[in-house]
Order: sequence, then C-alpha cells, then structure tokens
Amino acid sequence: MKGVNVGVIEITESAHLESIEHFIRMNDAIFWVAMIDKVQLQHESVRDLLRNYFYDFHTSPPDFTRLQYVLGHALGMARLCLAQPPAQHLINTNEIILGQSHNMFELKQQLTKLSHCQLPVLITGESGTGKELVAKKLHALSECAAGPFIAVNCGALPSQLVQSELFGHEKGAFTGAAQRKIGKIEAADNGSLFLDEIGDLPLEAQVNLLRFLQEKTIERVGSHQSIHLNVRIIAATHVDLETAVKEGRFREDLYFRLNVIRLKIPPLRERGEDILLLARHFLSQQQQTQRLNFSETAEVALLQHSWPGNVRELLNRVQRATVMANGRFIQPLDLEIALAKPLSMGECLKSIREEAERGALARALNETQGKVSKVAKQLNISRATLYRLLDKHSLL
Ligand SMILES: Nc1ncnc2c1ncn2[C@@H]1O[C@H](COP(=O)(O)OP(=O)(O)OP(=O)(O)O)[C@@H](O)[C@H]1O
Repeated sequence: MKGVNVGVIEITESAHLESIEHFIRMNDAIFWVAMIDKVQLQHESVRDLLRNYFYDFHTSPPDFTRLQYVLGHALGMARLCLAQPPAQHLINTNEIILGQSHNMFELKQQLTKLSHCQLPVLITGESGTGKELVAKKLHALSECAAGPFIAVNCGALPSQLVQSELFGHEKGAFTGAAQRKIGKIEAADNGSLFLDEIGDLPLEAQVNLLRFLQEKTIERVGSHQSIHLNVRIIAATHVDLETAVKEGRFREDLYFRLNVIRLKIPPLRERGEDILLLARHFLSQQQQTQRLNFSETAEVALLQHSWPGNVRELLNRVQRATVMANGRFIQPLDLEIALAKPLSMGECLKSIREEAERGALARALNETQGKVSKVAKQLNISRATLYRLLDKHSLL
C-alpha cells in the first residue's frame, strides 16, 4: 500500500532526545519502533519519549526474529490507520457543513429546501460562525452551481473604489483607469455573488445595487451601456441590519430586496456537542495519521469555553494545539483555554453532557408549553426516547 511506512530509530546513550522528537514530528506518518539499550530505560525522559512517540521498542542486542514480529505488527497497524477513509480535507471540505446539534440540523433542513432556488438570501450570524461556508453551500445547491462563486467583503472595499469594484469601469473613466475592468457583479454572471458584511456598503453603492436587483442590469463606471446579468445575490451580515435601517445607515428598500429568505447561523456556544465534533474534525485535518487526540480535560475545556470568535477561533486553537502539544494528548494549555473550574476527571465530560441534555429538554418543554410531540420533533428524537430522557432527568 502506497505511503505505509514503518521505521526503526536507535536511541543510543548520547542521543539528543529533542532532535529525535523533532524528527518524528516531521515524519509523523511513519510508525516508529525504537532500538534501545535496557539501561537507557531507567531515564524518565527516555521512557516519556517511547510512550509518546513510538509504536513499540526493542532492547538491544537485536533479536531479529522478535524484531521482525514487532515490525510486522507495526506495519499491520500502519495499514489499518491508512486504510481509513481519506481525511475530509483531501476530498474538498469547502461545502461540508458539520454539525448535529438541533440548531444545525434545522439549518441544514432549510438549506435542503433552498436547493435549486435562485432567490436572494440574507445570512445573519456572529463573526466566524460559517456564513461564507453556508453561502458556498447555497451556491453549490443552486441552479447556477456550474457558474462562478464570487465573494466580496463590502467592509474591505476602499470607499473611492466601491462602485468600480462592484460594477467595473471603462478605460479612462477616472484618473488611473488605464484599462477596462470587469466588476465583481459582472464576474459573477450565471453564478452567485456573495456580499459579506453588506451593512458596510456605502449608501451610494446601495442605490446602484438596488437598481441591479430590480432591473438585473448594470452600467460600468464611465459607460451608459446597460449589461444584462444573471446573478444570484447572497448577502451576509454580523450586525443588526434592522437597526442600521432605523438609523439611516442602510436603505430600507434594499434591505427588503435582500431579506427575501433569511438564514440565521447559530453561534458555536449554542451548538452543544458540535464543538467536539468540529474540534475532532479540525484535528484530523491537521495530521496525516491520528497521532494526537484531545485529553478528557481538553474536551471539557472546549465545551466550557464561550467561543467569542466562534468556529474560526476553534479552528485556530486546534491548529495551535497540534504544534504545541507534548505527547499524544492535547491539554487545555495547548489550546490556551483555562478550565473554568477543576472537575473530577472521568465524570466531568459525562456530567457536562448530562447538564446540556437536561438544559435542551427543559428549554424545549418551555418553548412548546410541554407538548411532548412538539418537543420530540424539535429535538429530533422519538417519543419513546423523549419519555426515557424526561424520566431520567425527573422532568415528567
Ligand atoms: N459547520 C462547519 N463545519 C465545518 N467547518 C466550518 C463550519 N462552520 C465554519 N467552519 C469553518 O470555520 C471558518 C470560518 O467560517 P466562515 O469564514 O464561513 O465564517 P463567517 O461567518 O463567514 O466569518 P466572517 O463573519 O468573519 O466573515 C472556515 O474555515 C470554515 O470552513
């Protein structure tokens, strides 16, 4: 099998342990077996290195029959690990939206309903919650999936160039316009235009965007020729557009045009155990073999953290932890998250899960005025499971 590797490293008395550790980290797709003198095993640092980085060890002088067995087993394990389905990032994770929480389940159901739909969509949600990911998914599900997906961050457009960036310009339209330029809207013809941070679009450009939404035509800056375009608009905002409308910073007519279908992306802290699902996914993306895992304490810390930066923050912390971790298990410190309160290990993750389960049940009961069939539907569980859970948490 291509890529399956097993190797032997001899750890001599004069070996520089940090260099070995570094070397193995650089070659973590290989299953390493150590060849070592028995005396060396007295050193805690050597034992630590073996525990954390080696599949097995063999004491010298070599017994070749035994060594052959050990290497055979290592090869078997390496094959087993590499026979796993390819890591998600090798497939193309761009449009994979992970999440099994009730909130995400609802969002995915809405997305399915929007397949083949060309209507404008307004995506709301805090920064880093996955708005662009959802926009890409909408594009992939739409009739214009074969066309381009063009993303524009309205907040990052230089104010003098907004019109030209969106609508394009003709040669000589203004000082510095040495060439004709196609704008983002035209570039998205027969595809989707994702207008991120739409609340930051200057009022003048809002007027022109509204005209485009009404008439489906644009005029490049410096030209009076109308160009007919077929572009699906997906806008996103992390600010409250209703307030912006009330304060006169956003045109009401444009707001209604964009807000035909609205999708709300829940913040990570409201997604329960999706946090662990995403964290494990990001961790597996970072390594060729499953060398690292989260310790129990790290998982508790992940669940307790309030995630102001949402999924992007989670991704960054996991990326950092894969570099900082010592040994096989990522600790809260590697994620730069402090445990809110020390918990008794073994029980802690379980109790956090129980607490989350009880909270979800209580919330759903409250929202549905105790209607069992509605609660079961909302939580996507059968009535039998619901009764069992209500009994378990003494909520009957
Ligand atoms: N449900 C999810 N499953 C897998 N990856 C996700 C999910 N949600 C977000 N991500 C990842 O988190 C990162 C941030 O997502 P994205 O850029 O879509 O957020 P955003 O809300 O558009 O951010 P901003 O508000 O800063 O524009 C991306 O790398 C994205 O792939």
